[in-house]
Amino acid sequence: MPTIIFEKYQATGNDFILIDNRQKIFPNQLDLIPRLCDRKFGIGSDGLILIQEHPECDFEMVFYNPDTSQSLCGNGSRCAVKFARELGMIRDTCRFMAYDGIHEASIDEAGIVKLRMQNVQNVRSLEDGMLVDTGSPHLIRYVQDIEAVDVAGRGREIRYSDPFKKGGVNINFVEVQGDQSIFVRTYERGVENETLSCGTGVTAAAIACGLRSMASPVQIKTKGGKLEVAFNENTDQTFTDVYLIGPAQHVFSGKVDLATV
Ligand SMILES: N[C@@H](CCC[C@H](N)C(=O)O)C(=O)O
Repeated sequence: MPTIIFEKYQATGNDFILIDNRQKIFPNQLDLIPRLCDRKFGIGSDGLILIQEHPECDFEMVFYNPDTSQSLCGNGSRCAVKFARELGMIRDTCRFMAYDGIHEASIDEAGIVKLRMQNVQNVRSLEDGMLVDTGSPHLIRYVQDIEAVDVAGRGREIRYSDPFKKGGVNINFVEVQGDQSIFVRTYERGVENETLSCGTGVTAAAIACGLRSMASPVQIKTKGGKLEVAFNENTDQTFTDVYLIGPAQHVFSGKVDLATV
């Protein structure tokens, strides 16, 4: 089993292991993923991303949650764009393939990444929340005092409740703080805990607020920092030109021996 080089990135505190897999160095062995993501026995992260060549795009990002499940990751996508630029695969704009299809992104002079999300069509109102699919499934619950919410406990209860236990769901607790500002805390499936921020989650929260007449762009606070979501709301309650905008930073590089992790 080889020693491989990895990069650690974070985007508003959602942290990821990124691996340049253009030479297919990462073994086809899924059990490595939870071990590498483990915060005590491994490198530690909220997910792992392989960057690969793609025949029609500038690159492909293959995202895994720590439990090896796959989905779109908004914060991870912004990290992938930064890493692809470091690798010389792109300059300041790109098209890349992800779990839910092709995305476009750009990086501005301040290093902020603007990621185009897929159009949002699947919004379902429930008695006690809203289900929004932004490449990953998100349940939106409005709360009054977000600091007081037991996100891990309450989130886990909902995630493993009958309607969701099979496919899983991410749970976003949302406090409206102003005309165009919200605070979001997310319980993430696949991590099975609260993370400091979730890109597809804040996008889903902004869309849900759009349906309650909040104007775009929506400013979002998370435990890990600030994000912005812009969208165009259509008369049929679908959303186009959806963008997730925020920072992504390289934290450190390292080598890991896959035989001992
Ligand atoms: N952290 C992510 C979401 C990753 C996917 C999610 N855990 C799921 O499996 O649905 C983000 O920034 O979007």
